[in-house]
Amino acid sequence: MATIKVAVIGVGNCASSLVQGKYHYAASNTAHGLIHEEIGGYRVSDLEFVAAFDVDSRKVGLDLGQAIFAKPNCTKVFHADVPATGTIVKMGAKLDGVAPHMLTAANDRGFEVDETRDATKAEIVQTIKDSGAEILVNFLPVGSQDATEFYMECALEAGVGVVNCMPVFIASRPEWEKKFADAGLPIIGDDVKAQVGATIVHRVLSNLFKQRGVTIDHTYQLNTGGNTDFMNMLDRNRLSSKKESKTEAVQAVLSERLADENIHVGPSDYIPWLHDNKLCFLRLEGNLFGDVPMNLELRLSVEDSPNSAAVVVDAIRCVKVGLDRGIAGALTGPSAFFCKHPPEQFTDDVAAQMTDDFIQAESPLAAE
Ligand SMILES: O=P(O)(O)OC[C@H]1O[C@@H](O)[C@H](O)[C@@H](O)[C@@H]1O
Repeated sequence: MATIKVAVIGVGNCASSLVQGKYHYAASNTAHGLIHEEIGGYRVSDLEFVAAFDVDSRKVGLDLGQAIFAKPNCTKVFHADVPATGTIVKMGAKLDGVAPHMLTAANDRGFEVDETRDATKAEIVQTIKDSGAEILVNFLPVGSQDATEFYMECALEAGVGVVNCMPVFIASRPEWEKKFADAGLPIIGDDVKAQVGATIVHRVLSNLFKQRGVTIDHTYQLNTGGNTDFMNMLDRNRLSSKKESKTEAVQAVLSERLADENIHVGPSDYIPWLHDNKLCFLRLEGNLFGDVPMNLELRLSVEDSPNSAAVVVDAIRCVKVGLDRGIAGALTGPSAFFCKHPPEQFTDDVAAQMTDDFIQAESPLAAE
């Protein structure tokens, strides 16, 4: 049976939903909740998690099947029956992945980190190589610039493809993209655009206004949640690339770019009792026929991590197809469909079509 061997950096809520998803779809006969049931001959149940890194003492040393349910993870458990995977979570490299305020959080909310332990690049590269991983998935917290660059170097050295789920710019930064192209490795990034999340809803509505001739003159997207992602983002210094990624994703589909003072997109508050439930409040103001004003308000409520995993399971399988077909560098269509800050932006309809075209190009497995 063909499998896809995956290494994950960060065993938080997003990794939890991803791992649960493998077992959920292996046990179920439906494709409910999937964007694609099969990609290049691969199903979600074909994912195999062969390596995992974290820095939290409550996870390091545990089997991945247990670590995904350890604190401070708080996402909805939709598939509790995850067996031991045989993959033990290894100590990762801390660098700037741990914001100081995450160490002093009460009620099992933040991180518990053993300051005396850290992993070297050689150890991480060796673990990835020994595991047989083909693809590395980056789930580091927002603001982990140095840690992300460090793990990208590890990926290049170990010779694995990458899905960059978070907003440090790698696939969309030409000098980094070139490193992957030169190494013969595919990459999808940057920053996951959730299945039906704040960004895609904001973009689709903005595109609707454009198609229907309504000029937008003000818009905001306020996001609140109670997971570690939102707690981490209380440190506003960690947010610059996140804000750029989310704002540009919306600006890219407007008929006219808005001045900075007329667009506000970003994380707005941490509300502990929301746990992994993300609430997004959107407002678009514009002028329709006769320059008559109108506005639209929307409230979106989603469990953040399964919303991310739906996209990540597709991105992983597209990177695998890239590896199978010898395609190197950023995968343009899938990056635009799955991510907020791809190397090149397209409307979501176009990006969806490009992704389907990429998938439907002759599959090596189908040809076997
Ligand atoms: O809802 P949006 O704007 O698509 O963003 C969602 C994703 O944004 C990513 O940056 C977060 O790490 C994910 O947890 C989240 O699912």
